[in-house]
Amino acid sequence: MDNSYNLKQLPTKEERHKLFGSVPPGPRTKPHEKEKMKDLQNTKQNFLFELDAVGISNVKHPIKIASSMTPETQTTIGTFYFASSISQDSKGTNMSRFTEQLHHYHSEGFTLSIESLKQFTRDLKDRLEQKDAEVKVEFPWFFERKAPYTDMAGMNHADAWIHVRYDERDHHQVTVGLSGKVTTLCPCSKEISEYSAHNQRGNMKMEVELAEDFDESQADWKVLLLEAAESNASARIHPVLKRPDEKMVTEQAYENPRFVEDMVRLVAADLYELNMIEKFYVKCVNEESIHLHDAVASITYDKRKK
Ligand SMILES: Nc1nc2c(ncn2[C@@H]2O[C@H](COP(=O)(O)OP(=O)(O)OP(=O)(O)O)[C@@H](O)[C@H]2O)c(=O)[nH]1
Repeated sequence: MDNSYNLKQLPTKEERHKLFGSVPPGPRTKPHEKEKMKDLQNTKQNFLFELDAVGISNVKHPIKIASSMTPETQTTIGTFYFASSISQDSKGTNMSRFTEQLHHYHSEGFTLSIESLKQFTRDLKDRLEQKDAEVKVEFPWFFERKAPYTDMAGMNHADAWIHVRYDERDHHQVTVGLSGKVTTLCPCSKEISEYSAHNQRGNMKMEVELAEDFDESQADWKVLLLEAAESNASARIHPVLKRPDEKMVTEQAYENPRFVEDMVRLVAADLYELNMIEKFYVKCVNEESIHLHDAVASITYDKRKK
């Protein structure tokens, strides 16, 4: 038996939904006015444990950022994490308030910065009626890069993040980070080979805790971290290279060979010299071109403890 419809005589959309299993609404017995709804998350009772953090993550939102490299203002995509601690006698947090506040800031024209996130966490703590609040936002940051000989420009990017924690003592802890790519050329390969040396794309990750008095109007932390990684690498990475440029970066890499260990130690030395950094973590992952595996090294250093 042929049950197929003639395509010119499709059933209506409502009939089609019924055909695929939609059923009429069932009886509604629970209130739909907010005041009459049970507020489970605000139940007060002994719930056994206080929680360090409860909130929402992976919230994507357009953001405006400022940069001391071109382009100086840019709209990019932020991926947010919001949270606060909650007490033992509180069942849950009010999760809608995180995105409610983000939308409010966005409609007021908010530019993402350490200062604006400090304000954001203070307001969030009050809005949540909790004793602390934290926000972490990760975003791609774009910067123009010129070729070393021809000066031809193109756009590079690195992943940046800011994490601000506001505590009950009215204190902000600010951590910022950057992940970017560099060229590294193997010193061992250069040493033992009659000619050439293998090289790789190195992934640098730097996360630093900033001093409380750090003034972002005096220094762009993104540029400082990028410079720490790139100025210590065998060569920088470029979006556009003509032949004279390619010759320059190839020779520069050969003149500046780096092991993965060299990379983290050299970047650590630069971060050590920057006074506004109190603690740092540096990691390098080299995507080996002569292996399927990666080479990896890392260091954590807290200046306050040394
Ligand atoms: N606390 C908690 N809420 C959740 C969870 N899963 C989903 N929700 C959210 O609960 C939200 C309701 O948000 P609330 O902020 O508590 O809503 P409300 O009480 O009407 O909001 P206020 O007017 O701010 O008090 C929905 O948006 C859901 O996303 C969870 O595991 N825990």
